[in-house]
Amino acid sequence: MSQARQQLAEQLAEAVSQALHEDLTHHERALLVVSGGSTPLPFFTALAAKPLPWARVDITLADERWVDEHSSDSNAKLVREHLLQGNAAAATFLPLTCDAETPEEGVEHVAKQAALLAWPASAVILGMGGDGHTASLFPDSPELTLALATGEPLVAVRTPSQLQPRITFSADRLHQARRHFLHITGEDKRAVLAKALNGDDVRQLPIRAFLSCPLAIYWAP
Ligand SMILES: O=C1O[C@H](COP(=O)(O)O)[C@@H](O)[C@H](O)[C@H]1O
Repeated sequence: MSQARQQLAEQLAEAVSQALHEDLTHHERALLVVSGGSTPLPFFTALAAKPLPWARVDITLADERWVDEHSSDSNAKLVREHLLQGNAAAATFLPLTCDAETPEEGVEHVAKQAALLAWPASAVILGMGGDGHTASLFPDSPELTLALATGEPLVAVRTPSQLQPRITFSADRLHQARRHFLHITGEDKRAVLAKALNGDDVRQLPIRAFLSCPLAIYWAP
């Protein structure tokens, strides 16, 4: 891990911690929506060490692969192993999978569980893939139009470029958050972001759906 990436993760953890503190002075509970993938790991570790009243914090994911929670592809596993540690172990975590065989069968159940969370979220931490996807809003997904337009909270997604079926919060539900952060690293992602900033077609680069949230961009080489 480079020093720049570590520093970035710590700065993001400080900003998110401040946001949660602020909201917890006005509300009984606060909700944090995080992304999976490899980028957030140092951020999770830094955030877990923050002295927040974690018992009043709910955490969920922006999206998930429809896999067993013990799978190395599970975003929930990442959250449990890297964020729900130390002080943050007192937070309440809602995974986005259930016992149903498929996301299409499980989405309604997960939506009912998600409805119990303290919406609107205090913050959404988005990631971004090299194809410009964010959450599980993929450019090649047949469900992209629905996920960008629906007022429903969650959408089951099957994407040719991805091995597993997925579930994702819709753009609408993610937009409703009080604050939006994008956490990305590397020159390749900077180039994708630059391309996204230089055009309008959300279907080509779905991260474009969040560029005017406003979006706080946390990038390091
Ligand atoms: O598939 C996913 O990828 C993106 C980015 O992941 P990274 O490994 O490049 O950090 C992530 O934001 C998303 O939540 C995840 O499901």
